[in-house]
Amino acid sequence: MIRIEKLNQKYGGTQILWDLDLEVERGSCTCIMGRNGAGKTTLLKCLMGLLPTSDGKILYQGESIEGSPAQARAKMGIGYVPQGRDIFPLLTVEENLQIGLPARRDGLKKIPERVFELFPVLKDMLHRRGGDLSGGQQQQLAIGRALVIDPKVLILDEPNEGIQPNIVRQIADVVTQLNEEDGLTVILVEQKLGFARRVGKEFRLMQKGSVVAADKMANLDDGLIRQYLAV
Ligand SMILES: Nc1ncnc2c1ncn2[C@@H]1O[C@H](COP(=O)(O)OP(=O)(O)OP(=O)(O)O)[C@@H](O)[C@H]1O
Repeated sequence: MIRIEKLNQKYGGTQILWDLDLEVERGSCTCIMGRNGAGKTTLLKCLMGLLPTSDGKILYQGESIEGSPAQARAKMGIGYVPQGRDIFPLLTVEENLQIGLPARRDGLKKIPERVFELFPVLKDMLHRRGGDLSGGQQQQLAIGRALVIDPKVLILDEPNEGIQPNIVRQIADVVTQLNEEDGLTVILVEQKLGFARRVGKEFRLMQKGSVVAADKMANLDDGLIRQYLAV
């Protein structure tokens, strides 16, 4: 579904991604892991078109997309939940959700009911300002907003950062449902090993801007954890 070949990215003179290769199959749930600064967020931003790349290829359903802007990628069905959520604090929950509607391919003008089935709290808070929600509710809103575009691929950058444990469990269940029942391909950056093991079916380990290991989650053993994740 997504293939990245020899991707390079630089912030000014500092190179962050180095000849990065990544393959994600349709219907998979892939966890991208690695120590702080390995380049995980940078990779997701490049995939979403929020950062320019120096060279390399990004193929989505066989089509080269590295020159397409982020809005075009959203329209192709790539949904993105950024690190830190980035919801609009002064807009209501409803307005935050409506922002995704123009990116829908089917022209639907109404927030899909599925969003409220997955996150009933958003229906209860529809007219509250985004900024008045708790961190966990804002995270649910950020995921709901990405779902409004009717994505085929859902990209989540550390959805559990700073969130209380009961909401973390709820988010884990929703991500699994989206992957297994709705058939979404999921790409998730996750630092917490427990969550990654619970939700991810595949892993990719990053170090210094490259993918250095890739396998089924069941094969993420102590040796790999010590080598690439332990601090
Ligand atoms: N806007 C920027 N300008 C310059 N350097 C940046 C910028 N954003 C990130 N970097 C650098 O790029 C490197 C990779 O950062 P990135 O956020 O992609 O890593 P990460 O693996 O997601 O880390 P974390 O787990 O801490 O979020 C880091 O060394 C970081 O300091």
